Amino acid sequence: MGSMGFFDSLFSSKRPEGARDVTFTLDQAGHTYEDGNIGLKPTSLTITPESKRVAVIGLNGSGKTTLLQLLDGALAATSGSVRVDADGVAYDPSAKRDLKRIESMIGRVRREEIPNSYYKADSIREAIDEPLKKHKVPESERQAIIGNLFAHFDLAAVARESASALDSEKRHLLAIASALSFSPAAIVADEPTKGLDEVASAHVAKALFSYDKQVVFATHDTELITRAEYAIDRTLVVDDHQVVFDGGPHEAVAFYTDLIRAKYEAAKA
Ligand SMILES: Nc1ncnc2c1ncn2[C@@H]1O[C@H](COP(=O)(O)OP(=O)(O)OP(=O)(O)O)[C@@H](O)[C@H]1O
Repeated sequence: MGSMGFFDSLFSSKRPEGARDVTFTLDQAGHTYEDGNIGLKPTSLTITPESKRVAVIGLNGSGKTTLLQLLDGALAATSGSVRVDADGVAYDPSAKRDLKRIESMIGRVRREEIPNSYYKADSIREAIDEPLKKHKVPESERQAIIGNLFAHFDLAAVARESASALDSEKRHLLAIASALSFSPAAIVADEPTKGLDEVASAHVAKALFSYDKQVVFATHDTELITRAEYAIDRTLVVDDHQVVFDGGPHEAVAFYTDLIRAKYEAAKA
């Protein structure tokens, strides 16, 4: 049992209902934005906990973010339906009460990295502590949670710094630690290594994937997803607002490379 077991045991008194993992199901689920832009065409797929790490790749504007936000409940499906199953219960994000549960079960790592409120806190330790306090997590648990997250994500040395003093790598690490602070069953991360150089990107990926948690993430880094140490189980290729490939990371990258080549040739012709 890795660090997840420990964190979950910290929460066990507080949240006996805490799910360990989730299954996402899209049934012809799609999203069209209010201005008529298509984010994702009707899509059917299931992501079970057996696929512990699922990557989503695709060109800019192909629909990756839209897909992730349908999975984590941030966006409502405008067609079809989304379901999140946890501990034998099916949650429907279009029902307000279920959405609240989904929000507590799925940690979100966003493009904008850390929440704005983090910049207002005196230190990043306080920034993470504040929401836990609000949820009445006892002090000793809060200390253990933050201490362990900061140790795992290499943030202990900067715990008393303000968010604005962090470099980009540390900000990305903090964003992931933040998403994990309530011990979610799964993490949905939108480009968790976005904008980082190779070294920083490897640090962040290593920290994220050595943490024993189900992760669905979007990336433009095709090298990252094929690296054996990260053990990516499944990769979805999104193009033109639909999932056009679903399989292993190596096959997905080969498919994606051909797709890009074909587009490039078509643009040249
Ligand atoms: N808030 C929005 N309002 C209108 N259209 C949007 C909005 N967000 C995204 N879109 C459109 O939906 C489509 C899919 O966008 P999405 O952000 O899901 O793609 P992406 O694959 O994540 O792209 P990128 O890699 O550039 O972030 C694009 O055509 C985009 O312009």
